[in-house]
Order: sequence, then structure tokens, then C-alpha cells
Amino acid sequence: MEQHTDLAVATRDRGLPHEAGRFGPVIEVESLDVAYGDFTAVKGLSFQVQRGELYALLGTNGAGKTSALEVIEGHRRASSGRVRVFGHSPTDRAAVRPRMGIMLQESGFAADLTVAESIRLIGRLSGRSDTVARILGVVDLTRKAGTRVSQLSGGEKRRLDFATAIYGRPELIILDEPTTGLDIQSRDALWAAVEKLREDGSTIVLTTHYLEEAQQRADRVGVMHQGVFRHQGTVADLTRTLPASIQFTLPPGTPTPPVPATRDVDGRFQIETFELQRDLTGLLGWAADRDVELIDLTAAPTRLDDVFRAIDTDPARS
Ligand SMILES: Nc1ncnc2c1ncn2[C@@H]1O[C@H](COP(=O)(O)OP(=O)(O)OP(=O)(O)O)[C@@H](O)[C@H]1O
Repeated sequence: MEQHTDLAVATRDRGLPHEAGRFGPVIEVESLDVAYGDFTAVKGLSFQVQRGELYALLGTNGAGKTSALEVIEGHRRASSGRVRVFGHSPTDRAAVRPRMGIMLQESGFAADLTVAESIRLIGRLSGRSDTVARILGVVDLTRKAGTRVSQLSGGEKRRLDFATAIYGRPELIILDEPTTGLDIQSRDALWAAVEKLREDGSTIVLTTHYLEEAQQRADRVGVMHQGVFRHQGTVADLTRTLPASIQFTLPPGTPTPPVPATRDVDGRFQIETFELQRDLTGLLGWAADRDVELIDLTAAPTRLDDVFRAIDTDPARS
């Protein structure tokens, strides 16, 4: 049985789900630099995360996502710049930590504690109220409650990490690559739990290399490369900057199609377009009028993957 009593009041105060921005930013990052010796991993990063938002911090390997998150989590000091979480410095642990749940990229549980003991310990440290039984149920580890952490599989450890981040339904939850190493059922279960937390008013910040997850779930994304943002906005804002693609093959002897198209070495036509519906309609009408078969026709909207590929094919900006 879930305990909702004072949490229900707390979540009402936080606002209804998906009412992002209604009560101002939860995270404010201004001109953040993170340096390791002579190397500056994060360079002048600025962004805000509004209450109730799901913000995905994306980027290439080594872009600086974890470094930036560590400052927001209060685990690392900024080299310069200003970071506020709930209006406080992230190093003000007493003000921030009870309101923030964190899932790190690498877990730091004591190997000889059991699953239930680990959750109880982290839960107690968080200062939030919840029950171990509820959390075990959410992450489907009830049968592993008495198992030592050292005996868990990689995916089970990841679920335990998630469990400790969501203990007590924190207002802000930071998830660093939460689904890495999880099978599809566990990923679906994790996302279902995240959606439920959002319904209860939580703000979520996450990093992931599974771009389709960000595309599907995030209200806004920031795409980092070499310490700076290359893009920020909604997924639609980002994908709008690149053309969609129509591909097909024509039977031998067919006249050239009506929409400008390129041909690859196998003779497959490709149309890149910002007007997918218009050009697809034109192509289908042309094919129907001439009774032409468009062999293996595909029409794909632009995806975040395409935005990422465009980063690395743009060396002038690297
Ligand atoms: N403690 C450290 N000392 C020196 N350099 C570091 C340290 N931690 C990270 N770096 C460097 O800073 C850069 C950013 O690392 P960071 O882990 O923040 O990137 P990331 O975007 O999270 O990468 P990934 O997607 O690969 O996990 C990398 O070049 C990394 O090698």
C-alpha cells in the first residue's frame, strides 16, 4: 500500500504535472565553467530547468554532461559561473539535498549490504519519508531484498541506483544515463516510474545516449559537444533545422521523378526535404498517375540522431 498522506499535500503545492515553468526555474546555470587542471571540460554553459520539466542533457562522449551535472548535484565546485538549485547554491546541502534525488553513472553501494539495507540507508540519508517495500516494488527488486549488492547483475544494480534516487519522491531527480545496461522490460518500467513521478510534480534532468528515449520523453533537450551547447530547445526545434528524407527505388525505364532527388550507387533515389508532406504527396500523386511502383518507399522525419550526426560532420565548429 502506498503512503500518500503528506506527500499528496506536498505535490499539490508543487503544481500539477507538466505545468512546466509555473513556479519558476528549479535549476539555474549561468556561464558555468568546469576545469580539470589546464583542461576546461565545460565552457560557459547556461540553461534553466523549469519546475515539472523533463530536461535531457545530451551530447557526444566527453562533452561535459557529467561534469555539469556534478556541479548541480553539489558533488563538484564550479570553476566559475553561477549555479542555483531551488534558489540555493548546490553546496548548501541542508537546503538542497532533501529535495533532490540523484542516480549517478556509477553506483557507490557497499558490496556487502543487502538491497533492502542499501535503500534504507540512502533513504535515511536523504531525509525524505518513504517505505523500502514501496520502492522495492517500483523497481521490481522485491525478490532481491535480501540479496547482497555484490551478487546483483548489472541491470539489477542500475535499478537499485534508480530506487535510491526516487526514494521519497523528490521534487528534483537527476538521472545520469539511467537506462544504460537495462533490458527493454526494465527500461519500460523505469520510464513508467518516471512518468508517475512527473504526474506527482517532480522535475527530471537526465543524460542518455539513447536518443530515441530523449526524443520521446523530453520536454526540452540541450545537446553538448566539447563543453558547449550546440543546440538547445524542444525536440521539434532541433529536428526542424535538418531536412526529412524520402527514399525509394524506381523500376528500370521509369522517367525521373518530379521532386529534386539524388541517386546513390545502387540507384536508390533520395529526396531531402523540409516539406515532407508536400513532397511525399507530390511523389505519390506522380507515381499513381503513371502507375509507377515506388519500390521500398520510406519517408522518415528528422530524428535527434540526425542532429547528432550533423555535429560531427561539421568540423569547422569543433
Ligand atoms: N576528474 C577528471 N579529471 C580530468 N579530466 C576529467 C575528469 N573528469 C572528466 N574529465 C574530462 O572532462 C571531459 C568531460 O567529461 P564528462 O564525464 O563530463 O563527459 P560526459 O559528457 O559525461 O561524457 P560521456 O558521455 O562519455 O559519459 C572529458 O574529456 C573527460 O575526460
